[in-house]
Amino acid sequence: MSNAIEFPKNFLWGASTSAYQIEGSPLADGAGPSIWQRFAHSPGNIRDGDTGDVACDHYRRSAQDVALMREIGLQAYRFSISWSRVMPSGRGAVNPVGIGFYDELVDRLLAQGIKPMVTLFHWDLPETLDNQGGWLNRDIADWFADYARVMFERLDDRVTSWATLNEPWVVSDGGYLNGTLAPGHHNRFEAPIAAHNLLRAHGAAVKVYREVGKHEIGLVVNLEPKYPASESAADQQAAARGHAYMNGQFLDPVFFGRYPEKMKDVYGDAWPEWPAEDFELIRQRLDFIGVNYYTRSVTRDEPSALPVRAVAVRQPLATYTETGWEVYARGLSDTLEWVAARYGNPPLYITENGAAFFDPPVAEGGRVHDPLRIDYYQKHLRAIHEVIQKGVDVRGYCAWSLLDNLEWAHGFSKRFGIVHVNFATQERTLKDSAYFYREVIATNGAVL
Ligand SMILES: OC[C@@H]1[C@@H](O)[C@H](O)[C@@H](O)c2[nH]c(CCc3ccccc3)c[n+]21
Repeated sequence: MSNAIEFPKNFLWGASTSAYQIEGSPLADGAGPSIWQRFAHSPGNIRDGDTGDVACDHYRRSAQDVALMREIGLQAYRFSISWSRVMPSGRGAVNPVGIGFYDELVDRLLAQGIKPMVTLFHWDLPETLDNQGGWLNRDIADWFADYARVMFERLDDRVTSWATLNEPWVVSDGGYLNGTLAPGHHNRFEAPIAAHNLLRAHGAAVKVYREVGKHEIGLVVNLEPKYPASESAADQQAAARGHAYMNGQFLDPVFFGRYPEKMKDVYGDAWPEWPAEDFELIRQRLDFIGVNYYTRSVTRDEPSALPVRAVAVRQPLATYTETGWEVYARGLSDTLEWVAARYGNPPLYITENGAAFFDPPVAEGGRVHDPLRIDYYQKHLRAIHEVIQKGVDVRGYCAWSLLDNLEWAHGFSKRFGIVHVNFATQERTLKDSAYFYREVIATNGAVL
């Protein structure tokens, strides 16, 4: 038997981006501000004072960028819709130019044989809704469902793969517990409420999709396996808390209609009682789970690291990315096997996977040599193939990211793209990793 790698026949090869990180023009043509517009323009929140005012200028260069996707041979493109571009006040009136941008983008993709994979919410909440409590207001489930309905009715004739939310954990942990991301709250009582309303909103949108939609809908979560740093009970418990907090907190309610028991241990007196009917809303049947994987955490007990009381331990012999994440492809296979075993082998897409390394400038002849990123992709794609061979139902893979873009609070300092962006000139240059990925797609993985 040849040991050449081959992915399943219809495996879907794509790349991902998100609206605020690439589009620019946040207030153009009637668009309303999102909380990231406000957060980025509040001094000190984003490195070097970078903002999404221009970013990759994708709002004006989408035709050029779709041509790039075609050049790389992408079969799918995962992108998010800016809620406040489409509904400037987050509710009610629809901005025809704003929704028209996404309508045209979908047509351009389909014209190139590229499957659109749409995320309705990738962190950029309309500012007006945040002013009404945002994810802390239970009414947001209805606001989000109304927005979702508008998008389904406009695009579901051409968009066949939808995700409600990108990474509710990051919104709760970064936006409400630690304050590192918009809306920048630092409140352990707010964080679980935001997480819960994100899940309720997810469920409300899926319910609408079951009324009006004809294709597939899922939820995108970031998953990070937690390995105890030692055999001690304290470290084992810390890893279990970290696992419940990041990985089980969202998938258990969606699949089982309940939170992991350990969530009470994590939040203590900040953990509310939840109305039972909320879980009936949250646990809507899904067609897939999107998994965003970057790294693992070797976890030890740290009583002062509230509320999870767990911290990652640096691995002395490992390679680390520019964002301080250990390169550990085994963690991806372990995570995928855990999801399959715990939740009944649901269809999965890897909706994000990638790394920021210090890329050299564009060399003579227009090449960007990024061997570490090629190595990262090779290792992680092999890890996916390994678990597919064991029966895990992975349907596709989207590299994060198509373009170097605004890496949230890191600004433009961290480059994840397989395509280099010169932010001064907006020139795009395929990195070596883009040429590598083109070969992976063309051979359905055989070059790995
Ligand atoms: O950091 C790289 C990407 C972001 O650019 C995407 O917008 C976001 O979906 C995303 N999620 C993760 C993993 C979760 C995480 C996010 C931020 C900070 C720490 C962990 C990595 N990424």
